[in-house]
Amino acid sequence: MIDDKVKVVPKTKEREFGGLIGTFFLIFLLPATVYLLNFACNKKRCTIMEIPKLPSRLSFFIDLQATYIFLGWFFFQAILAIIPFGKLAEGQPLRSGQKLKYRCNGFISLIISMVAFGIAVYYKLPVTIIHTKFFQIMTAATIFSVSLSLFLYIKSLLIPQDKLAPGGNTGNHVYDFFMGHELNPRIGMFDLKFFCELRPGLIGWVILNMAFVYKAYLDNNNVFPPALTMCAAFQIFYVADALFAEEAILTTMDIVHDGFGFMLIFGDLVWVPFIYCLQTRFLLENPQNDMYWYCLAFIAVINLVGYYIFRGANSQKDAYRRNPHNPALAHLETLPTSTGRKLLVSGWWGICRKPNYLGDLLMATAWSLCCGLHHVLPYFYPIYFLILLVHRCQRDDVICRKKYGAVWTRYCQRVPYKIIPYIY
Ligand SMILES: NC(=O)C1=CN([C@@H]2O[C@H](COP(=O)(O)OP(=O)(O)OC[C@H]3O[C@@H](n4cnc5c(N)ncnc54)[C@H](OP(=O)(O)O)[C@@H]3O)[C@@H](O)[C@H]2O)C=CC1
Ligand SMILES: CC(C)=CCC[C@@H](C)[C@H]1CC=C2C3=C(CC[C@@]21C)[C@@]1(C)CC[C@H](O)C(C)(C)[C@@H]1CC3
Repeated sequence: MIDDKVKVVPKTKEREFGGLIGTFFLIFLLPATVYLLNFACNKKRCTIMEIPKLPSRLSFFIDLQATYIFLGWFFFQAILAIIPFGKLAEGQPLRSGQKLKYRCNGFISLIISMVAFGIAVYYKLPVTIIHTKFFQIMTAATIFSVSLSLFLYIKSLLIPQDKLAPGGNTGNHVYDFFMGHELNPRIGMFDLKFFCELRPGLIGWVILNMAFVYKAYLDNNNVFPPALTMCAAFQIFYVADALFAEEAILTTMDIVHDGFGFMLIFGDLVWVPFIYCLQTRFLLENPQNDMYWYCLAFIAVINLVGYYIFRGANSQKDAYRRNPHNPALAHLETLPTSTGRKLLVSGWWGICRKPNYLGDLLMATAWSLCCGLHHVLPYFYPIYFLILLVHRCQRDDVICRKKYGAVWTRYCQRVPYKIIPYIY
């Protein structure tokens, strides 16, 4: 039996992302960045040296058809997510000791979505509308994510204390709205955070890429442009891998620790699909058809090495957390902690403290290299990603130090480098 006082999530004094002022500005800065970057990168030019000209008419952004496309897409994914096929996995224990159940059918949803796109192309449906109405669909997604964030924040003020997220319970409305006040908002079994993290945005990114490749194929006299096709294929593979290993997300910081607020809602539904496709959209608008085959082969090697590290590290930790007695992992050295959990100190997790971030960063770099070396904007993703992951590494360090105390310090002494061995 767990004492009721233990269950209540205490009010925290800790502030991340620059506290109240930082989160207040981020609420405006994140959407502004999505719009500015996408307007800065179009057919005529792709530069950060000029301030992009935004259309002054509001009617340019608000489009009924684009709104229907976004809403149709969101609810199509929601229906796929609730169909009872796929494994029912258990999450990490909550403060109450309870373990939530999650339906893992993301990979099948991806295949159905990709096949549906293929059928639409086969029947000559106007799929390139996704490209034509890119900004309008992005606006519909932005309005939807702001509305969902507001709705969930108001709802979170009415729920029992034990359902709150530890990091988003300061009592300050702006900060808690950004960080997420409720840990796992659900409608019955339907978990909104788990759904949004992997489905509409991530699979949406795949469909945007497929639409760009198809548009380029049509523009290029029915030939697939190599750099764009390769970049899109790498990104689609990245998403397919995430959905194939869907259960592994249940042990990540977002699901276990972070509330579902504006940061994750906007991040999942707008930032991921509309920023992560910047490289492929750049390649559609500015084809790099003069790239030598050996450059593309070199880029493919970087992507493969990155994937090998990323998947190897994530799977090793996930397998160990699922079953510490797994005979396949018996050769790995570990450090016991007072919580009963052990920390891996050899294998991937002995090379540096975040080998998974290193692999992810290599893949991000490979995608940008597909865009050539003449433009800076397609490199936004790896630069932002480096900042995000360094910050995430610091956040996780604070969380683990609290959880594991002196043992975490010993781990840091034993594995001194954070992300890049011998450098950082
Ligand atoms: N594409 C994108 O935009 C993004 C991708 N990512 C990717 O998501 C993946 C997950 O990232 P994230 O959740 O941030 O971090 P991690 O997968 O590294 O998870 C952190 C947790 O892992 C456990 N852990 C840390 N070190 C060890 C160790 N030595 N042995 C055993 N367990 C350890 C700790 O939890 P505990 O001990 O409680 O198990 C820690 O809190 C990464 O591959 C990252 O690159 C992340 C953010 C954005
Ligand atoms: C400041 C800002 C824009 C915050 C939002 C951050 C989010 C975009 C990211 C936080 C963690 C994420 C993860 C993935 C996508 C980006 C976000 C939502 C992820 C689903 C990508 C695919 C990976 O394989 C993954 C499943 C490991 C990963 C999980 C974390």
